[in-house]
Amino acid sequence: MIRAEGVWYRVGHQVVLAGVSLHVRPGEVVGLVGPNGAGKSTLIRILALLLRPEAGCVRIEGRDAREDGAELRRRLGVVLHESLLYTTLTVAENLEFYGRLYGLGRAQTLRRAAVLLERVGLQPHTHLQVARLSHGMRQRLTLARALLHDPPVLLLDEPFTGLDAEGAGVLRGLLREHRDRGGAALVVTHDPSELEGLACRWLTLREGRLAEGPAGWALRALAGEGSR
Ligand SMILES: Nc1ncnc2c1ncn2[C@@H]1O[C@H](COP(=O)(O)OP(=O)(O)OP(=O)(O)O)[C@@H](O)[C@H]1O
Repeated sequence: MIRAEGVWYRVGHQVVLAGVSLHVRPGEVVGLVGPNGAGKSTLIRILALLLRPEAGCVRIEGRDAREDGAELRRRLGVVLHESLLYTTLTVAENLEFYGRLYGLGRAQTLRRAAVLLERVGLQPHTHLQVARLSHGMRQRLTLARALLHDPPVLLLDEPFTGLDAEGAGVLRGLLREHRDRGGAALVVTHDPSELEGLACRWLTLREGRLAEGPAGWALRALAGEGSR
């Protein structure tokens, strides 16, 4: 569903990604771990078609991102470290803006926004300016923004950041439903327990290369034992 083949990325002389290949299939939630500065966010940005790799390619649903980038972006739901929300607009206005960006009709946007705001617990704050939301509430809105157009592929960079236990439960529920509907998700985390029972595989990024294994292995790899 989303595939990277031989992706290289350098910042100056520093090699961040050294020929990274991965494939996340329909119905899979895959966890991605690695030490700070390993290149996880860079990889997510490349898969989200926000950064162009130096070499290698990204395919989404079999289509080459170099040819169909603009259209394929609409097939992706992306959570980055930045919320990508407009702080001077209200919660509803932000979702209306993104609905237009994703090519949804107004009625469809309003219907979907109502469902998602209820789900993430922001329904009482629909008409509040984003500047007045707490960090965790912004993260909840960021999730609603990423899921608004019901994308088949989710790329989530530390999506649990700022969420309380209830919010984390909501996110896990949304991910489970996405997976059960045949969607694909790649999720960066520093705490594999956040994806317990959800992630079917784990990828560890270290020194520009990916390795793959089950959850316990990912934890040990993260701690630096037997990662190579
Ligand atoms: N625009 C940039 N300018 C300079 N260096 C960059 C830039 N983007 C990424 N890097 C470097 O690339 C490396 C990978 O960064 P990245 O943010 O992808 O790591 P990460 O694994 O997501 O880290 P963390 O766990 O801390 O979020 C780092 O050494 C970082 O300094």
